[in-house]
Amino acid sequence: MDLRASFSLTLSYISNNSSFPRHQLSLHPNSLQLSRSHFSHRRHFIRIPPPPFSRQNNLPLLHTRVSNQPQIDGFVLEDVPHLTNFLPDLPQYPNPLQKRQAYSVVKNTFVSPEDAVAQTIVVQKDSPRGVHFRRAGPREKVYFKPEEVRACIVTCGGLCPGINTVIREIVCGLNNMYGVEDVLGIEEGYKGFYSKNTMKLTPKVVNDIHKLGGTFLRTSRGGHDTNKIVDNIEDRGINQVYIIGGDGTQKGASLIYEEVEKRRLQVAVAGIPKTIDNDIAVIDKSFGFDTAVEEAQRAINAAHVEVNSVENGIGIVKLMGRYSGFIAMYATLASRDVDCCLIPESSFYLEGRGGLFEFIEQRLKENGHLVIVVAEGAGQEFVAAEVHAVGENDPSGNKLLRDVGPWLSNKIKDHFTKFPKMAVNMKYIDPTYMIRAIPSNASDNIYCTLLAHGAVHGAMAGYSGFTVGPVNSRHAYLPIARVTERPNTVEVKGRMWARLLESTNQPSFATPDQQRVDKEVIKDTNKINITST
Ligand SMILES: Nc1ncnc2c1ncn2[C@@H]1O[C@H](COP(=O)(O)OP(=O)(O)OP(=O)(O)O)[C@@H](O)[C@H]1O
Ligand SMILES: O=P(O)(O)OC[C@H]1O[C@](O)(CO)[C@@H](O)[C@@H]1O
Ligand SMILES: [Mg+2]
Repeated sequence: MDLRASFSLTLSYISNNSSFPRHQLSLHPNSLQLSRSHFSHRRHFIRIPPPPFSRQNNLPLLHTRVSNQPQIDGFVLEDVPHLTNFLPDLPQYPNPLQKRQAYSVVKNTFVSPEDAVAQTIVVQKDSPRGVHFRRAGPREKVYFKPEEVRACIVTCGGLCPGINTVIREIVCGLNNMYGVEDVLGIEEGYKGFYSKNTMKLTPKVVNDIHKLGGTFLRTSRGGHDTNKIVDNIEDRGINQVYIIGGDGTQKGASLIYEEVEKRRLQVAVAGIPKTIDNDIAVIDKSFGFDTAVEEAQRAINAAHVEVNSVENGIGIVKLMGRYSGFIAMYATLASRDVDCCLIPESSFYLEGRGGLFEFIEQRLKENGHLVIVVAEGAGQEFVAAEVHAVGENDPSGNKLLRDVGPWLSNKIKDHFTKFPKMAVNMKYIDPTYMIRAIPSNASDNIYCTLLAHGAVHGAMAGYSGFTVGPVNSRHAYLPIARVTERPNTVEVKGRMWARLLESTNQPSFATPDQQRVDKEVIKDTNKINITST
């Protein structure tokens, strides 16, 4: 029997049998975990009472083992809130999707309540089952009558390819799948809730917007006032809120959910993670990222063509990425024309042995040209020391970065003026806004559609205060805190960065001493991992 079958058997077994002391289930309110030892003394008859926080959750929250099965435990479900947590008498209705002609061909129209998505899929045979998230998708029962739904959509933070596709697919998904006709657009981000009129969104209005870059609803930074926003949600009779934005936006969504819960409103709050930087934790990648990497190729190609046509040509391409260098890393790996990639996660230095100047000199001697890709957040420690910022923070409180691109080109130019025989020909390209202001490509369009539909299914099913996103290629409902607690960054001790280093053959910018210390740290970490599992 495979794991999946054994898992289902285990669950039905649990739900049909005896009692389990509730105190042994005490953990994070939305995550339940039982260790192997909890079960070691009761092999056959274990009944676990439904978790206290949701009647919806007669679901596979728990793990144990069934006799004759290998011991499979350590299963954790990091669950998302449900409206019945604080509105226990909310009526439920059959999902109208089952009557839709398109879905009549589907073998399993509804996601089984037992389906969970594993956060870690590379395991050893003795690994605990680990953290799981609720699988996204339509549920058999919904908690809203379609004719009573009044939904709204808001977009916040910076632009990203695909926002319009997400907007379109929320409107069309609500309408086509559930028959919802009342959808409002909130204009210009969070502050639009209380400072602007709403816009009526119909499938006809949004029909062509996926072909456009930007956001049809406009966006802004700053202006999050939870009370004013929730007052407005109440006043307008909105009962589903779809919030598209990055880490800051999702933190704001979490506050809105908390306030909605405090006021006991039947309002589903669904977050759709967006960021060009791909710095949202847990999810596989953020929408628009592939489109951005593709567009970055054009800038890198241009730099390469330019520097290849002149003597001692140095091309510098600056790409976005405040705290994470994913765009720079993937654009570099995809291109193969890049000689050196600088990202915020990996510090570098200019002068001396193993430094950037020495590397440039070598490449110019060998090839006569080179291309450097630099993420906007790279080398900020140096730039900050020499360049004054205009303002310290943007309206959302994000630190404004100094411009590393011009700083780096000037430093390189200055350095090589000392070597008259090596007069360099600098070509600096800054395509930062160009790569995020374009419409999404085909695969991002499909990804955006899945995200939007996942959010719609989750809200209709009564989940709230959740974010949707792919985890190991399966879409899941994630607690908002899980995607905001820390940013996703490039693992500089990971294989992807090693692949990049191998492809560019750039310096590691680590002195031999540093390398030795790093290796010691890795050895120690391994020791800890081995002894703790
Ligand atoms: N900690 C927070 N609590 C509540 N609201 C927040 C918080 N951080 C940011 N926001 C609000 O979220 C919105 C967007 O935030 P921000 O400008 O940081 O962009 P983001 O969503 O992180 O997207 P990105 O940085 O990828 O462009 C703003 O309206 C801001 O006021
Ligand atoms: O200039 P804006 O619109 O505030 O956005 C710039 C920032 O937004 C991001 O694209 C994130 O959305 C960062 O990479 C960048 O620093
Ligand atoms: Mg952000």
